[in-house]
Amino acid sequence: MTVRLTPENAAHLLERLRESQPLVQCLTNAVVTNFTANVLLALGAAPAMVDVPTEAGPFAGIASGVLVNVGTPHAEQRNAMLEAAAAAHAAGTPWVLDPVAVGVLPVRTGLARELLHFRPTAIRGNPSEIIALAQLGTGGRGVDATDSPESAADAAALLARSTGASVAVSGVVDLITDGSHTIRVANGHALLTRVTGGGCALGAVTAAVLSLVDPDDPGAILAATAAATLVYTVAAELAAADAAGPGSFAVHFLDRLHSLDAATVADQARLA
Ligand SMILES: Nc1ncnc2c1ncn2[C@@H]1O[C@H](COP(=O)(O)OP(=O)(O)OP(=O)(O)O)[C@@H](O)[C@H]1O
Ligand SMILES: Cc1ncsc1CCO
Ligand SMILES: [Mg+2]
Repeated sequence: MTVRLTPENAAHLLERLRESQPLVQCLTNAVVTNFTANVLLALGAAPAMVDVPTEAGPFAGIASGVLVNVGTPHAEQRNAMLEAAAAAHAAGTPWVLDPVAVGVLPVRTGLARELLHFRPTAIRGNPSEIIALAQLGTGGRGVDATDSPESAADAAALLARSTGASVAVSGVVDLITDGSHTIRVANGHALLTRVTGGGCALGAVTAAVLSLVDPDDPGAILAATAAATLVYTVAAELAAADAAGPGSFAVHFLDRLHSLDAATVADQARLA
């Protein structure tokens, strides 16, 4: 079955996420751990930051979805990430790779290359990271994006085809591709880039939504990856309308993720 993303099916996935409360294992960076867990809880998912070796692998076998974000990759966490990715791959657990600053910094670049062997279900990053990961460029200036998603479109498609992952590139208009079909999400707000975790927490939400679809259906995986971005960015827009700046935005964002309903997602969606 191939599912094309419509606002209605993104809205339906939000409802299913609330019903099924997926258990999302996060091996993520030290900066965004708390925010990421709060974003998952606000949406109705269950976060578990299980990121030490010997626990990470077995847990990935029972989790609904796994996030591996290489933002602060200490040695022990690197081993846990490889263990979790291997176990997720073996168990058929959907997992998301966020290649934070890959291409710029050597330790995480080598780690990301190893992680790709375990076939992420989705890869989510900023344009520089996606370009670097696709080895079409040398990356940007680090953790923040320096290119637009459109400038990474070819790299994203190449990366998707070479890994089998759906690839989501963040920016003003997010681009999500499986290498043959591309979905663009125009929703979002610049305040997401003024709080830590604005991109990173989206990786965790993507893992949550991927857990709801057939892992053997590429169309459903692409649609779920884009639906995660849509739900997340609609909540961000609504939050920004009530926010005085980054601090109150973060608070309103959690509230909007919590209260967001399917009808609002369908009504506010700007897809192309
Ligand atoms: N200028 C913008 N206008 C509207 N929405 C934006 C803008 N920039 C980013 N976004 C939204 O914010 C989300 C996070 O994007 P961002 O570029 O901050 O990710 P990131 O670089 O991975 O972040 P992080 O540094 O937290 O990992 C995107 O999915 C996008 O929808
Ligand atoms: C600021 C920062 N440094 C390493 S990871 C991270 C969070 C945003 O990616
Ligand atoms: Mg990032």
